[in-house]
Amino acid sequence: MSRSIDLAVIPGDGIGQEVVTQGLKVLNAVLPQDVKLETKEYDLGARRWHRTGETLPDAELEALRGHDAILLGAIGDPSVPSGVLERGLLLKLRFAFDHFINLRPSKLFPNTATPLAGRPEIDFVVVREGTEGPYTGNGGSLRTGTEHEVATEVSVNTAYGVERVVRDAFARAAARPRKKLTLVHKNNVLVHAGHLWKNTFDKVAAEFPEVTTDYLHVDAATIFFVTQPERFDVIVTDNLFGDILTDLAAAVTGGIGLAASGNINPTGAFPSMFEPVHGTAPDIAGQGKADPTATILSVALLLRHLGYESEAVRIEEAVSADLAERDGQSARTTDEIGDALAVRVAS
Ligand SMILES: NC(=O)C1=CN([C@@H]2O[C@H](COP(=O)(O)OP(=O)(O)OC[C@H]3O[C@@H](n4cnc5c(N)ncnc54)[C@H](O)[C@@H]3O)[C@@H](O)[C@H]2O)C=CC1
Ligand SMILES: CC(C)CC(=O)C(=O)O
Ligand SMILES: [Mg+2]
Repeated sequence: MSRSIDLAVIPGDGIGQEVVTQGLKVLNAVLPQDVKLETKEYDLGARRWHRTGETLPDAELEALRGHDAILLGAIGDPSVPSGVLERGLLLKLRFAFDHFINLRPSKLFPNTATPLAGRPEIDFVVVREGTEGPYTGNGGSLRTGTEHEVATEVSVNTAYGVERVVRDAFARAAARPRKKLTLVHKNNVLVHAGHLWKNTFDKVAAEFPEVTTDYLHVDAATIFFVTQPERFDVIVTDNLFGDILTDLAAAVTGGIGLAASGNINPTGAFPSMFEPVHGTAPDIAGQGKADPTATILSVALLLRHLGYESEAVRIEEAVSADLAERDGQSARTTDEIGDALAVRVAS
């Protein structure tokens, strides 16, 4: 039986284009010959906005809906007012395709620049809620631009939204060897949202007696990410806390250039979208300095999501082997890292 993958590609801005090129290179190299890969690139991001004023027109949203999955580089550029593309394109996609699971694995790879080198193996997954919290745009400002301006950004947490992400996180924890799930929130201060999360967590916990549970306030969690990261197995948290914690997780496990993510709709009703955790890195864009590994590992998550488990593992093993041999003294270019990983997964 012939197999196929119909992939939408949104390179986006800054280093997005550079890292996506390498992701596709590795994807082409790892796929068996009987898998037909079709890609369609979407011109969305800063250039499009400057040209037409559009962020994500309805026709393109509809076209994206028809693909098996989406590979995205990163969105956002200093030449565009902050928030226009992040909200009007990236978050619009996550919300429209109901990407309620934002999956962000963190693993300590060998030979990486980390304050935690030499520590026991670190291997945890953050399950970040992807469609609610303070990212929904529920806010506004009064007396804008005056010294009496008042701005709000309300965090939206629904019982439905919290329960489905918590349930997914319990299922992921139950499927892992350590079977441990930590809820991270701030329910000592954010009592309304925090109690909804904690009560939901406790209710769903009763259905998963094999999973050990734990609760941490987000400020304390940041301490343990640095001092005791091995205590974590699966973490479930809201959209904002998950965003912040996963940059920290990346920094302590080898750098932001290695951190992969998947915006997943587990029901399959919409295409899931895979992207590095990092942004468009305007400070290094166009210089061949971006590490494409995060995007390449995101391709592994994409393949696993589509049922290509052995190909996903091949990419992850290639990254591990590549990092083990990387020479910290002579930094390789974006292209060189992509080439090296393409060769490894093909052999
Ligand atoms: N998913 C997305 O599309 C995201 C977009 N952004 C957007 O990206 C733009 C820049 O955001 P920043 O806050 O500066 O975060 P950033 O993640 O783009 O950069 C933070 C730091 O990490 C470095 N870095 C990032 N990716 C790297 C890579 N692959 N290899 C080596 N170094 C890397 C950058 O050079 C910079 O020093 C903004 O417009 C922001 O809104 C930010 C985060 C996620
Ligand atoms: C740019 C934001 C909308 C997203 C972000 O920082 C993230 O998802 O990590
Ligand atoms: Mg972020």
